[in-house]
Amino acid sequence: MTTEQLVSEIRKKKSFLCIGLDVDLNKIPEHLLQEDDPIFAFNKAIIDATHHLCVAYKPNTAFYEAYGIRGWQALQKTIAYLNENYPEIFTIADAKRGDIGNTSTMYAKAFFEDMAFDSVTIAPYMGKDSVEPFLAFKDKHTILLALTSNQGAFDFQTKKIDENELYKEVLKVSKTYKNAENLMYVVGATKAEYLAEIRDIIPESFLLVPGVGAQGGNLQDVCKYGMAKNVGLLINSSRGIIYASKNSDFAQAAALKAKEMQIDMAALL
Ligand SMILES: O=c1ccn([C@@H]2O[C@H](COP(=O)(O)O)[C@@H](O)[C@H]2O)c(=O)[nH]1
Repeated sequence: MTTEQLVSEIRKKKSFLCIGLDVDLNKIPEHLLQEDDPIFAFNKAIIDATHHLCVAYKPNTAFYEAYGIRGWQALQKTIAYLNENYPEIFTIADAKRGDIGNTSTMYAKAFFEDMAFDSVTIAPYMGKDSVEPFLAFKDKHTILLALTSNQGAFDFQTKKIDENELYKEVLKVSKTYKNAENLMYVVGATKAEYLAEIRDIIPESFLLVPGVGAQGGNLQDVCKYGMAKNVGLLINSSRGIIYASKNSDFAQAAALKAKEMQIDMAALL
């Protein structure tokens, strides 16, 4: 999907909501555990109930890898279901990969070709030759971790090297990479006060913003400092939406939570 198509979908739905599909078998309704593939059954119900309220879904691969081959198959079925039934939806594999060049190419093939995700999250730590193999894929997006939502972000990301904080160095240097137009960045909602300076460096780049709800981040603050002319934001909520109820009404409860966020977003556009 191109960035222009994503922006057009945001304007049409008046939503820049990304729903995180972080499926934990201990948290889903018990009746689904009788299904052949409980993870896919849960995702399908959530997607069918919420697709008109969001513009993106973000399965975090950890929640699938934890269940071995069955988890990976559920992830494959989920992305295939999305691509077949809701091609207008932007898909994010939250996998936080990145390695030496030839290995990064294989990761890129796994997520962009085999599973046909629109984007994948990448750790920038190994530098240019670990990121550029992902950027080589046309109309696919590489979402670089810049300033993450967790407390540990202060261990390294905000430390100064020479004059700049490390996360600013990541933003500035990555802009020089080949096919840098395919870059997006992760900035945690819990770091909203950093967004004005981030926008000085990358005025139009899309930001994937996790950390609202359960982690304490706030939608209004993120928009105040982080919204760009092209909106430029995908705000993610995972647990706050998908686990709104553990009963048979779980999908409708998720839709209600998503609707609340969509209404708040529409007011900010
Ligand atoms: O800085 C980051 C990067 C990624 N995440 C991921 O986003 C979701 C957040 O889930 P919630 O339940 O809405 O808190 C999860 O997959 C994280 O691994 C992040 O939180 N922060």
